[in-house]
Amino acid sequence: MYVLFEGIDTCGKSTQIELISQKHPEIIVTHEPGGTAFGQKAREILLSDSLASKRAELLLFLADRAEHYQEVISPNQDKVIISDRGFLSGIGYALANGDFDFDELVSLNRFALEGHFPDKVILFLTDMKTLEERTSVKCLDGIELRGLEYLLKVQEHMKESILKLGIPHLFVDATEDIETIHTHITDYLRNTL
Ligand SMILES: Nc1ncnc2c1ncn2[C@@H]1O[C@H](COP(=O)(O)OP(=O)(O)O)[C@@H](O)[C@H]1O
Ligand SMILES: Cc1cn([C@H]2C[C@H](O)[C@@H](COP(=O)(O)OP(=O)(O)O)O2)c(=O)[nH]c1=O
Repeated sequence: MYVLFEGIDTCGKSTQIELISQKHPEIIVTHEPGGTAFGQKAREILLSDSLASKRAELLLFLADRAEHYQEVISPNQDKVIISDRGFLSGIGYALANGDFDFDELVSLNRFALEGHFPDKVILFLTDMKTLEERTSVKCLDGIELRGLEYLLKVQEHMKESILKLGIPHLFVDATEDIETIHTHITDYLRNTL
């Protein structure tokens, strides 16, 4: 069972994953980019926002995804796997970056994932006020430095994309308190955890 936690920076994904993994140590927790040895090298390049070509950036995220699928997701399909980010970030950030076609992005991601999209997606949705508060106290990486309007555009693309794809999902109001969100997520994953 492959469960994907998605949402833009500071929406609270890592906080909720940590709460679940404390209560369920048997769960495999992983992340993109960087969940493999190759991925750690790719992550360094990607977070520095140093590639001139958005296509090169997209392909490096996809290479990280393919390696992560083969090395982490595929061998553990019989267990519960929670990934902090994955293909929905792949599509949402690429659409916000400009000249990419949704169907083409879906095909590229299907290729990287060997046809296996996650079984469930939990998408955190935040707002400008919360985003301002949480990013103001954080050291921002190259992608986060693209600005808050950019991040909210990514969020909109992620929301539209998951609705179009029809993968089972839960929308989480990221502005609620940590315990309330935890309850919504554990209710949704009741038969999974
Ligand atoms: N529901 C919440 N209410 C208030 N603060 C939160 C909430 N969830 C997370 N935070 C705080 O917001 C910041 C970003 O959270 P984090 O879980 O790291 O987000 P992400 O992994 O999505 O980037 C952290 O300082 C965290 O403590
Ligand atoms: C997986 C993925 C992430 N991203 C971006 C989203 C984030 O800004 C960054 C990864 O950051 P993340 O690991 O969430 O960083 P942090 O630990 O600071 O929360 O890469 C893409 O642009 N495309 C992708 O396919």
